[in-house]
Amino acid sequence: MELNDKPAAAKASKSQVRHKSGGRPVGSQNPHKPGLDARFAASKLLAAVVEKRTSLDGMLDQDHGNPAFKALNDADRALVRAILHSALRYLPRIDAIVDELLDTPLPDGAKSLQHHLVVGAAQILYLDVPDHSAVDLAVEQANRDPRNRRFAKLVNAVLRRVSREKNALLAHFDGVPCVPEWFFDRLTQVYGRDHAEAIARAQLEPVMIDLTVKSDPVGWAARLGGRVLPTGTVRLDPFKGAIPALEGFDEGEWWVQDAAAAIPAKLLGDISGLRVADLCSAPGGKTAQLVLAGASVVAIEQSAARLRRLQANLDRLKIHAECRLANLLDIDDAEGFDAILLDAPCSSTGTTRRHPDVFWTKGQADIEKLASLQEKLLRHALTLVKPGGRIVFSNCSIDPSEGESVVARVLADNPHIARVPILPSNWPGLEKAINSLGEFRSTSAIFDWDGGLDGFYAAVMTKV
Ligand SMILES: C[S@@+](CC[C@H](N)C(=O)[O-])C[C@H]1O[C@@H](n2cnc3c(N)ncnc32)[C@H](O)[C@@H]1O
Repeated sequence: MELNDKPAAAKASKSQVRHKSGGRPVGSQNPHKPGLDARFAASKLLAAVVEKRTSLDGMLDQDHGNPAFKALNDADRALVRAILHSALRYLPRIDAIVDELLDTPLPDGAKSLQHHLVVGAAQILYLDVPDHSAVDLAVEQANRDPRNRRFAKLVNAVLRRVSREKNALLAHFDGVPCVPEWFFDRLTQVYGRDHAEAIARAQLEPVMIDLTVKSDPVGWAARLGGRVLPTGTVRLDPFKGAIPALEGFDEGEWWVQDAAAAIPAKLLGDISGLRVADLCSAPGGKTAQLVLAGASVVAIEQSAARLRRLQANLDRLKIHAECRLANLLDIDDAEGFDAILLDAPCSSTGTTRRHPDVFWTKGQADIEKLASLQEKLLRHALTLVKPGGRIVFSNCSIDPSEGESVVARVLADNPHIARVPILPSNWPGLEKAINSLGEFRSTSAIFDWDGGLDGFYAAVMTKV
């Protein structure tokens, strides 16, 4: 997903929150209350995630995002991102703290008030924002809504207590897992309780920034102050600043791609000179890898907006692929590709460290639906590869029903398709992520590498 993201500051800095000249930043709508629009936007988008299960990525798009977000200036956009990221990352804990401080639960019709409280508390507890400003703006939000006005004093009292008792509250609620119950139960069922707890803990670790570089990883690691992982990814510590401002971005020398997401394309092996289909291709991180590995790539994508983004990403990288707007189910076997990568749509539960909204926008029913879609896509993809050709099936879910089970079912009734086991000896540093069947299976909990990896699944097959 990474190329998709418009990279932004990981955390709002004080300079972004306070306005540099002390005056109104360009684009701000409220000259008398700087930052108020950002808080309203944060509450609104939080409501869309938790009540309507709307994914954050689309709403935070610079050009096509939610109007309340697009109306903000750059500093306020960065602040909204930071607030939402913290609010969603720590939501179970913040909810528990707010509940604790309310004498009686808020009435059913006061959902927006709850969002203002969460947005305020997230800033006080987890962001570098002056507490008084978080409190004042939450009170102002309540005051401006006739339905909430009578609760403005309550908002003031609760958030002032959050501010006063911050350390004690954080310590007291430290044990509340920051993943929803349905997710934790499923992890426990699949991986066992210790592993599930480790994944829940990893959720709160700082998330590194991983780059795939066109060439010279050692040189780029030195220039950008990062390190090279055993798989060739350049890893940077999180920093306060904009990724596009880094050396090499404008020149298209690298792109953001989690180290785990960079594995599937490599599993196709030597593809130099081959005609390769990247069947679910946008935003294009894997397309770029395939082209750089020397293949002639047909990138297929069914969403026009996402295909445009893929094209823009490839343009920045000065990389050429044939980009086709199509449903892969409509592509027929006359095409005969030498190799295929199917990075299928999934629940994205492996990426919750970076995309904590996934917890609140996806559920068990989505996982089941996606698993059956993946099986359909994989069965069709297998018809498009020439005999002797390789297929890699991958996705960023950590639920085996979207990975291991799909492949097992397809192999079971497809005698012309054989598994190609991934050999741990060929992947130094990744041994723990290769299962007994020779499939790649990472979770955020099983890595010794500083900063870990996202959860990912990949299997390699061939047509015999
Ligand atoms: C997980 S994303 C792919 C990420 C991409 N491989 C990368 O590394 O940047 C899945 C993509 O598949 C696309 N997609 C889903 N169903 C499709 C279909 N039937 N045909 C073509 N594309 C599809 C989605 O629009 C989405 O962009």
